[in-house]
Amino acid sequence: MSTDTAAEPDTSFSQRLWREGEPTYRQILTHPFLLGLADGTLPREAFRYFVVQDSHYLRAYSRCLALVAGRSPVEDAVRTFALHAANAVDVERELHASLLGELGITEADVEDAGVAPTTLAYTSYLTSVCATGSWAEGVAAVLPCYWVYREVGRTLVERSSPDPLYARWIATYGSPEFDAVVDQVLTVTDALDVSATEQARCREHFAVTTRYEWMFWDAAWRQYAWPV
Ligand SMILES: Cc1ncc(C[n+]2csc(CCO)c2C)c(N)n1
Repeated sequence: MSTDTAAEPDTSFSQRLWREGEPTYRQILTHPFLLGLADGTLPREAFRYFVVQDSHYLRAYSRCLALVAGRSPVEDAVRTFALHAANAVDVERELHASLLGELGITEADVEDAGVAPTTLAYTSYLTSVCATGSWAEGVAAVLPCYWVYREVGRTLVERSSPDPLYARWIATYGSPEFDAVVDQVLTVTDALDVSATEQARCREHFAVTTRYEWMFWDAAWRQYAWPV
């Protein structure tokens, strides 16, 4: 991995990060979970697993955003990430109220299911980077969650889904409102002042969390549970 940034003066930092995740992103678009979501053939059990694990994910993710907010040296970024941390909590409540309700899943079911291996691995990685890495490393680690969902949303919204529940999920991430949210984070990312060494770490975190995004869908597709 090159840490030489001077050779590419016209490439924004976010574009350089995206390059690290792009090979994984291409595989995300063709993952059977997302193909099934778009054509309506995704088994309900896989979607149910996803929504339950996403509830656990969002709890940890909102705390990561609050950490990134609190550690930001830039006031605008404090505001952006603190708002998004609150929104992530609201998204979870909204999920509970609508999707979980329609799937017949209760709060007790979410607790009983517990945190699955991939959810724990992804959220633990995010939490450790946001708590113990530099501020820029935290931003790079949380970014794929936003960016991958925007790109997936944009791609799927053109096809939508014959299943109204899946269509609703797609519409959330394919909306202009969500587009604006992601733009705010990309603006923060492109304003980061990072050394070459720190850039290399950021690129690594971005690559890892993009891979975890793929794994999160894959775990739901395979209903992956603790082996022992
Ligand atoms: C595994 C997983 N990854 C990303 C998202 C999307 N997402 C969750 S919180 C947030 C930002 C603030 O609301 C975004 C974009 C998800 N739901 N689940």
